[in-house]
Amino acid sequence: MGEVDLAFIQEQEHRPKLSIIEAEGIPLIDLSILNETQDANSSGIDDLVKEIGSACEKWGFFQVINHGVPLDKREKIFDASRKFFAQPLEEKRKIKRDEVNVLGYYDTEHTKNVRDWKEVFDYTVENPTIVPASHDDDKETTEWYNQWPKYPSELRETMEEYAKEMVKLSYKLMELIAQSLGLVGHRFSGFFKDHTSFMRLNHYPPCPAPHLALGVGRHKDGGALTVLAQDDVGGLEVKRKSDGEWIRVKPTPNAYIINVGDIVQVWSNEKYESVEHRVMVNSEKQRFSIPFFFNPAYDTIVKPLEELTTEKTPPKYKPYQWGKFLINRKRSNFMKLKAENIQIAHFRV
Ligand SMILES: O=C(O)CCC(=O)C(=O)O
Ligand SMILES: [Fe+2]
Repeated sequence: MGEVDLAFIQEQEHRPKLSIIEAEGIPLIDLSILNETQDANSSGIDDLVKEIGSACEKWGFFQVINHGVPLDKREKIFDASRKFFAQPLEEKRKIKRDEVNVLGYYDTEHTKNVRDWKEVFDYTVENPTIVPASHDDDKETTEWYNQWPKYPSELRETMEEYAKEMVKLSYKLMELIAQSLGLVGHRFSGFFKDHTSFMRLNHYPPCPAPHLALGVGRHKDGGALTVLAQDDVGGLEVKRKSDGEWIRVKPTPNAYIINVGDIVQVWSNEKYESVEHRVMVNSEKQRFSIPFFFNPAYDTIVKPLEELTTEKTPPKYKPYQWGKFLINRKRSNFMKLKAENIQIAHFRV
């Protein structure tokens, strides 16, 4: 990624401003109460649930601290990621993702038809992960397998261990989100048996034209929940709901950035929205981030929950099958770039 190819250049209106707004407004939520004994603090839990609900409503984004993920596991995966991406391109391309095997290394991802200034490594938590074989067949399934790099040798175990922590934290967060919607805590858990969640290692190399290109172009996450670890460089920007301004998420040591994805938007019948975000790059510093995308099982039919719809507030979405949505998103990178990605807006009533 030496000089800036035209493929990376954003349209004028989507270019980042170099004057950054770092808002205090994105809530920082302390989860330590979850690690304490249950009965002693039910009022504390109620407050936490309220905090989460209001963050989801106002921002669609929040950060969590005292989340219970061991710091050494986080440090280990960032180390392994640095080592992996520091290798020559030929080495990384040995586990290149392609149309058949959608997991592995990739350095030509496009968001809305503009190339992203980044390289990634994807792996799923369930190995293999079961997904539909095609868009139009309801029965046939296929399996996605992880491709593991040889170097660094500890990478596979480190990543598998870390993924388990992400799953654990995501279940806790989905429970709080369910409660904040007035539902029973385990309301969502059934959807995540045989989940299709995946992890991504992101590397954003220094970019000579940070005012023209983006690390990831503006987008919304298609899954249920995203749990992101970023390093101390910063670059993630969130579109503020109140005025549409792009707001930088300030790196907080050891925190996780949480955002609700499109599926929560549909389940909640738009009480919570999946908010647009993007990543700015930097001319001096490289940046690493590690998102975890918590996704339900492939055969989940996503639709507004009955408890949250009434005659007066009918469902705003038609049901769709998550697995078909997922394979469409994953494959669109290999098809003609002009085709629009599948969006939940296509299912809007
Ligand atoms: O690197 C980041 O901070 C965010 C990346 C992101 O939004 C994504 O991969 O969906
Ligand atoms: Fe994202």
